[in-house]
Amino acid sequence: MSEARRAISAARRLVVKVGSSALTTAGDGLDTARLDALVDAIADRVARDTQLVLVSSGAIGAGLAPLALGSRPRDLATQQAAASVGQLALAHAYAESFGRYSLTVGQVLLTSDDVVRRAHYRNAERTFSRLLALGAVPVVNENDTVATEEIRFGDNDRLAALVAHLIHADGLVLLSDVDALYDGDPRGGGTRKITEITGQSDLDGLSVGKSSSGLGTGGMMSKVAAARTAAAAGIPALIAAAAEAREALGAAGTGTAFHASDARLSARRFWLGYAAGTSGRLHLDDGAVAAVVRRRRSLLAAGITGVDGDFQAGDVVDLVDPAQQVVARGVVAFDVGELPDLIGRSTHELPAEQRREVVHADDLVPLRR
Ligand SMILES: Nc1ncnc2c1ncn2[C@@H]1O[C@H](COP(=O)(O)OP(=O)(O)O)[C@@H](O)[C@H]1O
Ligand SMILES: N[C@@H](CCC(=O)OP(=O)(O)O)C(=O)O
Repeated sequence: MSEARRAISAARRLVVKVGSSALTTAGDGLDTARLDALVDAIADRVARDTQLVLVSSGAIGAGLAPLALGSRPRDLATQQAAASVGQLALAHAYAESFGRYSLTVGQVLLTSDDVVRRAHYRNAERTFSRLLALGAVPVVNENDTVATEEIRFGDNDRLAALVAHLIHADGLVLLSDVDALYDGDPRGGGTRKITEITGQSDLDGLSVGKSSSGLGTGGMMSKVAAARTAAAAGIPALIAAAAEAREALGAAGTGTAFHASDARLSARRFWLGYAAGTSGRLHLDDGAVAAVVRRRRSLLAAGITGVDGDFQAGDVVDLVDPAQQVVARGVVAFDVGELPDLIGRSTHELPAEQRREVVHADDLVPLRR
């Protein structure tokens, strides 16, 4: 058994995320039999002395049937109405289900600011610590009814990874309708199951796609991103089927395990690379990509081929390679309006007051390692 699986099966603090597709069906709404089976596995794990936070999607899915909505609505206002109705049903179902084990649940609805803004972090951390110390099971979802298109997470995989970092979890388990990561969308058939991801090279060449259920949002893509986010924070992750929750939360012998990175990022660098919102993009040539990603150098104006977005000095931006892949994130030292005159030029050609790195190495986190 791999180190990652051992760590998850022995974790004292665990975040478990369950997706909409594992709890709801479009026509019938919330499937309480499946919810109960999940709670059975979680209660078992809690009884084995694990402090566990459950991040549960499904509010929108659970709100469809009571509002006589046939399928997941596309517009935000109807999604919010469905979430408002569905979240109540979801919380009620969890309270009842955990009640069978005399476990108390606490509902925590978060906006992205609560986990993305560093100043708000402490607040959320305190709430979780207190709930866990009191023996309750926090049940988390995004506060969908107030989240606008601009600020919403949209997918709970990322939220779960950030919560795992926030509560200093020892493991993250992402439960879905699919039993593992495959080298292509398994609906197509002929795909191979991947059981261990030890680093970026194991992900190269895989075709990881969007959701298929019509209820989930992020698909496998957002699960892989979340597992990598956790790994960067030193937290191993497991992607498995909700139907196999007992095995995933027991010996962790199922699904796809993502190994934690050896070089655990500091809280500031983790925030910079994985939590902060970005305001624009800097396009890099191949030489600049090699310098910042492999050699960990600062980004100079000479290696930038273009900029977009609306940012000011001090904002966080994405650094993208010629294939449009985000390869790093960093704090930019210039306003967007200043850069067009500087890019592509060597530092010594620049006016004295602008002779500095565009993104300093200390403020830059490579994302593909
Ligand atoms: N490479 C892949 N491996 C596994 N699943 C994939 C892959 N590419 C796309 N998918 C799809 O992603 C879906 C899971 O995502 P999603 O429906 O958003 O789940 P959830 O609601 O649990 O978040 C799977 O049902 C599967 O069809
Ligand atoms: N907050 C939304 C969930 C959004 C979401 O991430 O869904 P999923 O891809 O099923 O995990 C809800 O409760 O419906």
